[in-house]
Amino acid sequence: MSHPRLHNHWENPWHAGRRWRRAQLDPVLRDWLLDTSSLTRRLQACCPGRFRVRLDWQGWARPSLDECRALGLRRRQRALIREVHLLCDDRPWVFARTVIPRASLHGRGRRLAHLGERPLGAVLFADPRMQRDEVEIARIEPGTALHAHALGDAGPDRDAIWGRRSVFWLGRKPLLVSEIFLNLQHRA
Ligand SMILES: C=C(O[C@@H]1C=C(C(=O)O)C=C[C@H]1O)C(=O)O
Repeated sequence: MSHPRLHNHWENPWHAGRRWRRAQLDPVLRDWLLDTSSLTRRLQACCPGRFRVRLDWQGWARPSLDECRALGLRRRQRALIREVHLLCDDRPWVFARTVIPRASLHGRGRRLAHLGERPLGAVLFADPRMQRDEVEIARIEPGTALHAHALGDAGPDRDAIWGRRSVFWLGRKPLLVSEIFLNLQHRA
């Protein structure tokens, strides 16, 4: 089955984190969205011993138009895409989609293509060269491709869900990491 590409035409819901006035974000939600430490480590602390990464899909595909823009890729340039759910007690808390340009997989970046169900964060936050651009935030409305894609087999949902994304740099090699929070307490 070919990868269910995100529709390029859906409106880009991502906006710089600083644009979200404090009044617009539930304090619990804001804390999770704007926390720049490792999400893996934070979830592992929330459910010690019962956290795992479920690899849903990985392969070469064309990113969405706004993902290309975020990474400075040409419109039709393919990239390695990794989609996972982060589970606590086998319950999906986060849907994460990472877009890795081919050039970022050269040299030490080669290991990013072979993570399997090891958390990406363990590699990124262990690398002393790692830098992270400003977080963008999105309120993802039901009925959009990203909303359905993130919820996957969790089934349709009427509530908006929230996500964040940022470009990580390992040296001069970027990758775009988007994280959509699925757990009830993350909904505003
Ligand atoms: C970037 C991190 O890695 C996490 C793990 C991911 C994976 O294994 O694909 C993707 C995004 C993050 O939720 C992190 O821990 O902060």
